[in-house]
Amino acid sequence: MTSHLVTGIGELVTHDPRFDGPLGLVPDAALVVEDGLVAWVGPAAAAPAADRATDVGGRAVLPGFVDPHTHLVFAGDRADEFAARMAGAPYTGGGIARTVTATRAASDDELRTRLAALVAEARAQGTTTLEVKSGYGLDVATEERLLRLAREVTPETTFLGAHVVPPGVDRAEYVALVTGPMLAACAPHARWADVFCEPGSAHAFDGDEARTVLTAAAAAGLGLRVHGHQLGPGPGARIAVELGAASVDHCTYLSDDDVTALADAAAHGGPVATLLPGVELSTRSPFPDARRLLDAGVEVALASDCNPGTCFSTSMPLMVALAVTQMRMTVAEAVRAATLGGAHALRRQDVGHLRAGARADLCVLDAPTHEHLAYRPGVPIARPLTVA
Ligand SMILES: N=CN[C@@H](CCC(=O)O)C(=O)O
Ligand SMILES: [Zn+2]
Repeated sequence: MTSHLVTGIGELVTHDPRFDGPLGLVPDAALVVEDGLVAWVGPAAAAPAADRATDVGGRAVLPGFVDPHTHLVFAGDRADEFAARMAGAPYTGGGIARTVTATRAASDDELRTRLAALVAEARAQGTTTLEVKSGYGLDVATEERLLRLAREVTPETTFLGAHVVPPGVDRAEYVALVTGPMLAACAPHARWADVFCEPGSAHAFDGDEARTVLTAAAAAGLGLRVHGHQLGPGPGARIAVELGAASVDHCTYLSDDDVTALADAAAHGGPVATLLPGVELSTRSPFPDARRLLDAGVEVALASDCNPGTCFSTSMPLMVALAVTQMRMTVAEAVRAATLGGAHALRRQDVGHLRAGARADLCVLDAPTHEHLAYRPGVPIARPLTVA
C-alpha cells in the first residue's frame, strides 16, 4: 500500500473536533492518504513519513463539496424562460414540461454526454460527491432510463417521478402510476425518492399526494427526500419529519411551527434543511431564513439544485458565497453546510469531513484560508486535489 503525504497546507478544514473551532481547523497542516482514505491529519510538524509527497504551497485544503440536490440528467435549454423571468414573468414550474419533451426525445448517448459534462463542471469547482434526480421523464420508460444514466455517475440517485403531473394526465391516475409501475421500474436504480410538494402550484403535488408517493417509496426500500416550501407555505417539512426523510429542500417559506418541528426532530436525526440559494438568485426570490433554522438548532446543508429551470449552476463555491452574503450565514457555517451538511443530508459518514477513515476527497483553494470562498465570489479558486 502506497502512502501519500500532502504538505504545505496553509489551513486544513477537517471537521475533526480534536482541532480548532467549528470547522476543526489546522494551520500549517499535513494529511496522509492511504488507499484512497485519509490515514492521518494534523500539524505539518508532527506528520509521519510517507512514500510520496505533494506540497500545495500554503493553499487551504478542505473536504470536497457534497452537493445533495441536483437535476443533472436532462436535454434542452430554457434560457428564454430565464430571460423572461428577469423581465418580470413569475416562476410556476410550468416550464418543466418543456424539459420533459426535450428529454424524452434525446438518446441515451445525448443525455450521457450532457450529464458527464455537468458532472465534470461540478467536479472542476471542487464537488466530489453529488446526488442526481430523475424527474424529466415522467413516464415509466424515461424515468427508468434517467436513473440508469444517473447511476453511471453517482450512487446517490433519486427517483423524482413525482416532479409534476404531466400536462393532460389525470392527477390521481398519475399518482397511481408513480407509486405502481414507475416505482417498480425505478427503485432498482435509486437510493432515494423525492416529491415536489407545493399545494399552491397547479403542477406539483399536495400533502396527501406527497405522503402517498413517499409512503410507497419507503415501502419499496428507498430513503426519502422532499422538495418543499419553494413557492409558498405547505406541509413539506412536517411530512419530511413524520416520514423520517433525510432532507427537506428549498425551505424558503417555513412557518414557525415548521422550524420548531424540524428543530425537535433534529435531536434524533431528523431531516436536514437543504437550502438552494442559487434558486433564489435565478428566480429573483427572497432567500430562505437560514439564521432562523441555525439558531433553532436545525442542521443546514447547501446544494446547487442545478437544473435548467430555476438554477443552471453547478457551483458550490457560488452557493457558499450566496449563503454568506445573502443569508447571513457565517463563512464557517456555510463551508460546513456545503461539506458535512451535504453528507448528513445524504446520510453519508464517509464524505464531507477529513477525519481519519474518510474518503480522501479533497478540495484545494488558490487561497490561504477557507474564508476566500465567500470573500472572492465568482472567482474560480476551488478545484479538486487528486492524490494518487
Ligand atoms: N422545484 C422543482 N424542481 C426544480 C426546478 C425544475 C425546473 O424548473 O426545471 C427545483 O428544484 O427548483
Ligand atoms: Zn430541485
